[in-house]
Amino acid sequence: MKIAMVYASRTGNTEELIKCLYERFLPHFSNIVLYEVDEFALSQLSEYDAIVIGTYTWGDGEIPPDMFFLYEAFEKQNVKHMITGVVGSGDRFYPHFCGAVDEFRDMLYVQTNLAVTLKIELFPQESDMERCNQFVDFFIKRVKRKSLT
Ligand SMILES: Cc1cc2nc3c(=O)[nH]c(=O)nc-3n(C[C@H](O)[C@H](O)[C@H](O)COP(=O)(O)O)c2cc1C
Repeated sequence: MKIAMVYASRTGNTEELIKCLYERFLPHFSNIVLYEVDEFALSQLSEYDAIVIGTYTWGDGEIPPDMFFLYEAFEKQNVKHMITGVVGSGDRFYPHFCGAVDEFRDMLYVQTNLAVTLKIELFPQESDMERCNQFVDFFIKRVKRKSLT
C-alpha cells in the first residue's frame, strides 16, 4: 500500500494541519510519506493507493498556483483506483471559505475514490482536533475496506 500526503502552505497553517493529521496516520500507516507539493513526483501519481491533499485558498476562493500541476495531474492520469481526502485552511473573512478545498473535492469526486474532506479556519486549534481525529478515522476505514476487497 503506497500512501502519501501532499500539501502547499504559504504561512504555515495548512502545514500545521497536515502535520497533525500525519502524526495520527503514522501508527496505522507506517509507510505514509509527507511531501510539499513541489517535492512530489507528479509522474508517479497513479502509483499511489491513497493520497491526502492539503491546500490553502488563494485569490477569490481559488486553488493556489503551487497546486495547479497536482490538480491537473489528477485530471490527466488514471487515478480511478485511488482513495483520496482533501483538507485545507482558509479564512472566513473571504466570501468563499476554503474554496480550494471545494475545487479539489469536486474534481477528486469525479476522478478518484474520494473518502473525506476537512476545512479549518487559519491555524489549527485544540477545538479542531476532534474533527482531525474523525477525518483520520474515516480515511483509515475507507483504505482498510478497500484492501480487504
Ligand atoms: C490574497 C489572499 C487571498 C485569500 N483568499 C481566500 C479565500 O478566497 N478563501 C479563504 O477561505 N481564504 C483565503 N485566504 C486566506 C488563506 O487561505 C488562509 O490565511 C490560510 O490559512 C493560509 O494557509 P497557509 O498558512 O497554509 O498558507 C486568502 C489569503 C490571501 C493572502
